[in-house]
Amino acid sequence: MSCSTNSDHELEAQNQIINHFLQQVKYKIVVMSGKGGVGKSTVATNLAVFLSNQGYQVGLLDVDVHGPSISGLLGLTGLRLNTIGNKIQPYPYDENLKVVSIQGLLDQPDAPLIWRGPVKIGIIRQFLSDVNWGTLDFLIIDSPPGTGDEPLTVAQTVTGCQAVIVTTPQEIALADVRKSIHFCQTVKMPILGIIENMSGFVCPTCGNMHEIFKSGGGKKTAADYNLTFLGQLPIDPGVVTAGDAGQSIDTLTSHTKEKMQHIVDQLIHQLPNKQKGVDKTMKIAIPVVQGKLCTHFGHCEQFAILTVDDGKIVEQETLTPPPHAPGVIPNWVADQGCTDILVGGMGEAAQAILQERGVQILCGAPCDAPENLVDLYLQGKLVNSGNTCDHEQHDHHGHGCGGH
Ligand SMILES: Nc1ncnc2c1ncn2[C@@H]1O[C@H](COP(=O)(O)OP(=O)(O)OP(=O)(O)O)[C@@H](O)[C@H]1O
Repeated sequence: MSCSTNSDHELEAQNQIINHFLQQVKYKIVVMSGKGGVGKSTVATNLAVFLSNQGYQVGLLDVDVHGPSISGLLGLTGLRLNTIGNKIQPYPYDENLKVVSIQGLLDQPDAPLIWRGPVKIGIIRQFLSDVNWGTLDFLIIDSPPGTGDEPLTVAQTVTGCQAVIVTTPQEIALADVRKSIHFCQTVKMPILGIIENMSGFVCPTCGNMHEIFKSGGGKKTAADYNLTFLGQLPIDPGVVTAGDAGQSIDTLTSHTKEKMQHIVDQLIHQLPNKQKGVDKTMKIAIPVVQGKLCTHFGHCEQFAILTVDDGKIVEQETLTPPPHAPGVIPNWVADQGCTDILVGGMGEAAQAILQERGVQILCGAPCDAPENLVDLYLQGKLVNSGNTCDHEQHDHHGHGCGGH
């Protein structure tokens, strides 16, 4: 039996807040690069600006705690983030785009941050749990280059996150991109596509294309790995001038603006269910016996499945799962299209399967009628105990709720 400590409980409580926030975000995208200086922050910022220009609600989060550049690229240097109650208020760049960067919390923006992994992980989790983001169509996360603590924290914390990988065309950058691809495969984060930045230089004087860093390497890597190639941006001195002036590529008159728009169009094209506004339908599973939650998750004879639309229960059915065998019931729950499950306790293996299948788990729910539990859950009044007990341990400790 695993004993939970206070800090386990705090972590679980924070997980619950993070999961609740993530349910309000339709698409979560982390922008990554294998190497530094390839234009990842430029791409992340412009993805956010172009998407918000199209009327999507966008949050832009800079988790590059050692080298945050989003504030500068958007002309927000000196930005301070306010706190109301216990919530950090994101900076409203315009009516569709909210921005959060570590720079907004620092007293001395130019002082280097000397933080080890656990502190950085804590800060990133706080940006997900303690920021008043509201409902978003897109959360765009700018991660530092490489495959360190920051992208790992994002991959492990942001359920449903997908990656966009930025590279330059030359082989040394592509070698690092392959590491990013393997990283995503290892942490099971889907890759939305690859963007090749600084791909050729169009001379403003003669109009000819010069392949300073070659071009086409990103496209070839995408093809090699059977990934989507989202498009190319040329080397354009206007991008530097705009970035230094805190302006987006949208303000440019060059061909680069069309290229950026093409990338955004390709990215949107990749996504399912593209209409604006978060899908508010949830399907919540609860193991039941005699009309109440049953603590025997793996051996329970029936499941109540409640469909919630826009915060209200619109349908309730009771289904019989297939006979118990390792892994069968969690997979069956996911196969029913359930987004959430409320249980008394659950073994670690079952939790791992459900997490992998993107089902939010709440452990420690009391024995009550399913509709009452769902009401409490929607109000945020059910606390996740992080309980990984199985039914035998419940019985042994007298936590069962009868009926078995
Ligand atoms: N297509 C482009 N043409 C010209 N300059 C560019 C282009 N893309 C980015 N830059 C410039 O390259 C520099 C680095 O860009 P950026 O900060 O976006 O890179 P990064 O990969 O996020 O860097 P870091 O490794 O620091 O996170 C900036 O000065 C930016 O203006």
